[in-house]
Amino acid sequence: MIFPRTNLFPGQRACSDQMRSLDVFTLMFMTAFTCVGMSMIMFSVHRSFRSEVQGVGHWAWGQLAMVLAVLMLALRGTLPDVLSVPASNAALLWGIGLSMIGTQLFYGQAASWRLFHIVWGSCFIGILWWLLVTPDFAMRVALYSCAELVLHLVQLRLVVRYGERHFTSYFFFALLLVQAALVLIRGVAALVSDGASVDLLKSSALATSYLAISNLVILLLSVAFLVLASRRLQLVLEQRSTHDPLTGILNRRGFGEFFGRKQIHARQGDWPLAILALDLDHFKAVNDRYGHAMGDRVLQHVATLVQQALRERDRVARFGGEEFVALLPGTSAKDAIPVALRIQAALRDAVSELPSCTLSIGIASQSSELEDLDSLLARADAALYRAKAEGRNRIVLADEAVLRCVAG
Ligand SMILES: Nc1nc2c(ncn2[C@@H]2O[C@H](COP(=O)(O)OP(=O)(O)OP(=O)(O)O)[C@@H](O)[C@H]2O)c(=O)[nH]1
Repeated sequence: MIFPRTNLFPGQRACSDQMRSLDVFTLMFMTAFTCVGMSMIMFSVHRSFRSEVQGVGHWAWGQLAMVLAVLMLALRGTLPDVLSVPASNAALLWGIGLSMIGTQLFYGQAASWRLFHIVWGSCFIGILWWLLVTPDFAMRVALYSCAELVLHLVQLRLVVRYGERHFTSYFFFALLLVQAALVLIRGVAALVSDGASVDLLKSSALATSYLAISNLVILLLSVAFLVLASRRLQLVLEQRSTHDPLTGILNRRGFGEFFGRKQIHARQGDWPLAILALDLDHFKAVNDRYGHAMGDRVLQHVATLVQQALRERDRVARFGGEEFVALLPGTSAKDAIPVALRIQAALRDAVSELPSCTLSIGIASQSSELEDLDSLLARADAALYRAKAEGRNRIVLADEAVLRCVAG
């Protein structure tokens, strides 16, 4: 679909390169329509995953504001300049500013509404000044470019600082960089020339290239927003499927995946793998006496303490209820004993207002590098069962060795 430029922009005349100009303006309208569609998808993502992926709603509003800016630009010549020029510039800055706020929220940062209002407000006043009081097109372009550049730079900084090392972030960064470079070139060109070369409604190589590239970038940006949001969702869902929501540590599934990775290392020499099966003693009494909410806090507290007592390469998981399992790569059953003692000591010595608890621990380590998780767990569980039967608050090795807890 081609939009005849003379109808939409009455101020412009057909010229020898009209086909080239028509393509650019067609691209503008196609970009606008596509952005409306993309923002609808973003609104639906925002509604469904508001707490998981923040900022998508602002990105969607930003895209709509940019569409509004394109419409305002299209009405130049129909509406008086005093209306269409400030309105289209303000709408564009609102769009980019809302995108900036969206990006800040997406990366878990506070929204800079103050900066947003200062940038668009001061730019709006400047544009009115150089439109009505001292008409100067070049100054208007330079001022607008400067304002837009600030908003892009804020986003670029955020991506560098908080962006995941992943294709989606590189893609987003590249688009922001192109946008920043474009406005910088246009702003500088406006100052060094008389401004005519950067007038988007006049046919010039610079203006045509600027319009074509910036529309393409805006279109790709809406794709980038959705790609970023879906990548975040993927990570959130992965995290949910492998982690325990109460304590934040691995769940049984996540532990199984971790074990699988470590078993490969074990076969390559980091052998054996040791497992600690840990179970809180008389936890039912804690729930009964202090309530379920307090019981939950105790479980969170224990999970943190156990993780802290382990080495960096070890992991603890919650298998359900008050039962935890820790995996210690490259550790024999004998070497796992001091770790189990350290965990019990950490729990005993912790300064906390929570009710005190003790842990029974069963230890098993691989009898061969081929021994799988189920077999190892079964032996650790059997040892744990014996620790409970022996009177609790004990450490029992799967090979029958029983140690009295230092806590006594
Ligand atoms: N607060 C809280 N309690 C839980 C959760 N999951 C399981 N429980 C409680 O954990 C308690 C487990 O009780 P039991 O299996 O009898 O174990 P215990 O009281 O620790 O006794 P021993 O293990 O034999 O020392 C039950 O009261 C469950 O309701 C949870 O997510 N939060």
